[in-house]
Amino acid sequence: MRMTVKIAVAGASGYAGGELLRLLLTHPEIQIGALTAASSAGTPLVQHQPHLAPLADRVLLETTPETLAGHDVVFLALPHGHSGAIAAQLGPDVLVVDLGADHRLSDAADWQRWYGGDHAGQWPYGLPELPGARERLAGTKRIAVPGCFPTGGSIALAPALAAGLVEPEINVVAVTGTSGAGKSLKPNLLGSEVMGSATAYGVGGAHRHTPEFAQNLSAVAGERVKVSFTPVLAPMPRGILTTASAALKTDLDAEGAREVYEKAYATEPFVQLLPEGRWPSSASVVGSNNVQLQVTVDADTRRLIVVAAIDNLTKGTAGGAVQSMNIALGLPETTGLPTVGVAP
Ligand SMILES: NC(=O)C1=CN([C@@H]2O[C@H](COP(=O)(O)OP(=O)(O)OC[C@H]3O[C@@H](n4cnc5c(N)ncnc54)[C@H](OP(=O)(O)O)[C@@H]3O)[C@@H](O)[C@H]2O)C=CC1
Ligand SMILES: CC(=O)N[C@@H](CCC(=O)OP(=O)(O)O)C(=O)O
Repeated sequence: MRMTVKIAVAGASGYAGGELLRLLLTHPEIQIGALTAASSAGTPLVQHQPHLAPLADRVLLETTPETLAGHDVVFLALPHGHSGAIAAQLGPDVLVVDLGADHRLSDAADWQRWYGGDHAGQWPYGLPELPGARERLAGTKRIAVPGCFPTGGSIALAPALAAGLVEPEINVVAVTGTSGAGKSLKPNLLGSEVMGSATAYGVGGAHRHTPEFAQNLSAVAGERVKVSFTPVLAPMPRGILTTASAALKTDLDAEGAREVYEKAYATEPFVQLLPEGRWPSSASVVGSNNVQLQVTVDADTRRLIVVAAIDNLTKGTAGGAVQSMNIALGLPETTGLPTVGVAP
């Protein structure tokens, strides 16, 4: 049965808001309502999102409870710390999908340490591939969309931790494109700084996604999982290539590890375990909601190695948001979500 779902996007001038609209324009059940921003309010959307041709006549509104009222779903694609207050004014019957970090963490002390300010509370987490997530998302009116790094890293490691294959001490190195940092001007994101160079940042347990990784993976493992996470900024507009590893508990070989992953993701519509010997690349998932995955064992160091590629703006943000919205609304989970990338 067809339904018309009227949606609003707050933060429509940003990267995440733009990707959300690109996906929602092809979603058969969606009618696009209010599009809002902050300093860009009053300017044409096309000035910020020239690729969204069907919305060329739209003008951005201010982000207020009034402009966001009257919609079935409100997406908040705002900087961290700005969703909590506005969400609290949207009423219990509207589905609110928060693409920021405000409602991801369960522990108020973690929120204080990594973000600061008041903890807005935890909402059902929009990573359907994690155990139990679909049950929590079905029918919910509030969704916390994961951070882009924890999306790839959690999908990479969850099967191994759930099966008890590895020790609960994980190492994650993830190479990211620049759009992960949003559109606001920062000197380290200037073309002349980024082009031709890859730069590590947030090294030594300093990145705010560390507690989100640990929260996800500890829940899967049923014990406290420690995560050492190193992001690397690379000269590409979008994409994340994650390499995750952990010490094996048993003498599992590559074939055994592969069997565990094949079984875990056999029915996942967006997780693509590559044929043996082929390795994920971020370019292969640009514009698609897919996660490309490969797993092996380093026999000498007795470590499990998993490599995952996602598009940070699609599966890592807006695609994950639409996938989770579909589940919450009882729509087929894959509606409006591309599984085909753009190449070269
Ligand atoms: N980029 C990514 O890959 C990912 C992003 N996210 C999250 O999505 C959210 C948006 O990120 P992104 O699109 O990259 O960021 P951008 O900086 O590109 O966009 C931010 C948007 O929020 C608006 N905005 C800024 N301040 C306010 C405010 N006080 N009130 C209302 N609107 C405001 C901006 O409007 P204006 O033009 O007027 O300034 C703009 O539309 C963030 O929380 C981010 O962490 C999550 C995962 C991945
Ligand atoms: C390149 C870059 O700067 N990336 C961002 C990732 C942001 C993101 O995608 O997640 P959130 O929703 O938690 O912000 C960073 O490292 O902070």
